[in-house]
Amino acid sequence: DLSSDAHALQDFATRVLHARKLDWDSPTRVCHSWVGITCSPDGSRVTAVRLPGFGLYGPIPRNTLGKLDGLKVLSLRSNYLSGDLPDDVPSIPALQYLYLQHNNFSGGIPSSLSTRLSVLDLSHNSFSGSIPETLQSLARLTALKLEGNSISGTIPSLNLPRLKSLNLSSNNLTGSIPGSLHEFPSSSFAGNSLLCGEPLSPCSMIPNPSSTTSQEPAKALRDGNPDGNRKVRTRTIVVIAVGCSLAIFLLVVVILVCCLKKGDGIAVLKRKEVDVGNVTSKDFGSGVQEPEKNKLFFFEGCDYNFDLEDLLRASAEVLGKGSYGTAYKAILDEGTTLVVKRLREVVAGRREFDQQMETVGKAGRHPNIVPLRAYYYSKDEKLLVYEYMPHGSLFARLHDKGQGRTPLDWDSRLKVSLGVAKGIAHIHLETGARCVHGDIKSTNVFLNQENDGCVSDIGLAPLMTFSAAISRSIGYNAPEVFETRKVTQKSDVYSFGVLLLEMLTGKTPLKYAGYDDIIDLPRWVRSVVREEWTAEVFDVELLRYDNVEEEMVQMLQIALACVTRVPDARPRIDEVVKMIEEIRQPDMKDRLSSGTESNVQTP
Ligand SMILES: Nc1ncnc2c1ncn2[C@@H]1O[C@H](COP(=O)(O)OP(=O)(O)OP(=O)(O)O)[C@@H](O)[C@H]1O
Repeated sequence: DLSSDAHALQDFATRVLHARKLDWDSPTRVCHSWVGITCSPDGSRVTAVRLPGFGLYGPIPRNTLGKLDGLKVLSLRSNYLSGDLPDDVPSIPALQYLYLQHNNFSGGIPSSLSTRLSVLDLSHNSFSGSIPETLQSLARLTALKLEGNSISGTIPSLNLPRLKSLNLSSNNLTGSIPGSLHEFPSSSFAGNSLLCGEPLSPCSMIPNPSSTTSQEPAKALRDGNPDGNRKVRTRTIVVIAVGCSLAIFLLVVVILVCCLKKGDGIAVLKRKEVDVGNVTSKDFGSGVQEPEKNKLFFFEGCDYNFDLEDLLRASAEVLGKGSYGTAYKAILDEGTTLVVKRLREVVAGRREFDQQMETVGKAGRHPNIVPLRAYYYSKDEKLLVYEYMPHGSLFARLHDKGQGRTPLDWDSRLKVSLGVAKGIAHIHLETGARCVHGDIKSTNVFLNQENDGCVSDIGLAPLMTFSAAISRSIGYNAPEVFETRKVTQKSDVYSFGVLLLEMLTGKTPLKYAGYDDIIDLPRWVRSVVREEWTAEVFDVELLRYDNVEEEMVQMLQIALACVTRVPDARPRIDEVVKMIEEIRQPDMKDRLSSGTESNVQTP
């Protein structure tokens, strides 16, 4: 009944992380106000669930959507759903339309399928195994779309009277196409190099059947992504990664022990502790009450003269709510302006937090990094104090279309890209601690006085719950992050690639009023570049500058290299810095350092 439908949906919403808010709160409102839900005319059952491009990620848990036994339409296309498709979903008895294209599902296609299915679209996933024979029992099937997977084996003989649309292209299917499917065009079967027979080339052209099987692994090896091979490789990578992490961990422990024995510790912060005793709290200080531990830690090189009390007394204005908590602009008595971030959802304990802050403090001294000045940790309150960046975030400069706004010109975008890349390179390579940023995105990049890009929010991801750390950044996250739940230097490079695409296209992978929902910017760019002329991807605001298209195309290539799906195929950030530096011809370099708008055409 309806209440069990509502319960099953709520169960799905709590167990599957999603970027866009669902607001599925009150079960009595399921047919009235729940996003993406349609009910039967008499309001007794949920009949359709449509959540395309909602940033859903991870597997669909069994016994959630599969329990909606009145469901006729399920559309979860263009999300980040992964893992096996639980067989209770495609076998929902009433199900007629199933749209799961453009996700990351893997494993086999379930063989128990609703006999009422009219459309089955599983295209552009990573399904493997063979096409189930049970498809033959789907007498009502009009469209079967399985293209762009890793499906292997032969095509079963399907005799489906209503089938009008068939696409099995770009898989690893082998053998001859059954006679019942000869009337479909060759495009339905293209991209399966070992498939033969009408409408493709006759089977006699393929050497001989026994060599077919022996060719497959060879071809697969050549292509670099065979099914089994991929599994073996993933396993190897996991083993190596676990081994390396263990080795690094042990090394760090040994170094720590050695340093502590020497008596000088490894403190890089020279933290100045200010004991503020019992302070009266207000604004961001409501949890700041514990005596003894009320210490604000300053990072080395911070010549401000303030303490926690000053912060609490300061006039504070809310700047905004981020995924980590609320940010306040605090103006101290002497006129210094700071940003205080009050962190929520910290899972790290005190020691871990202190250690991470040491690493961050060490990483944070660089012209392309927003300086973190101090931090505060108590059981109930965690505060970070940053320098205030008056020129705003890159996100605001690119996307806030308010009045009187001057678009960010190409020179500035190039300069910001280089600055951010240098900031990340510093974090990755010069801290000696294999530090990772973990949350590169345009809301975490600020412009400084020289219009250079500075990175903020370094190293917070490991301190937070996984969902807080990534839920607002879904469009920037590398695909592997959803599976491994770990950010790495390679995933930073991916996020940086998305940031470059954002600057080139003017589109945002974040949900933002007035913008189309393009959560997966790399996928969108790849599809436009493939199907249309490359210039179509560029931000119209950039098209009014002279002689920059060549540079933009070069930047596009760098961006696409960064967003390669296979982590190891992505360049290192120092290589990216070099590539960006090489974009600009030597005689134009001064333009890059001055960031002027000399090449602007009259609009
Ligand atoms: N150092 C800073 N100087 C000036 N404004 C800042 C600074 N840090 C953050 N802000 C602004 O404060 C607001 C909230 O920032 P915060 O970093 O908490 O969230 P966010 O960047 O919007 O999202 P997320 O937490 O997902 O990164 C944003 O408008 C941001 O531009």
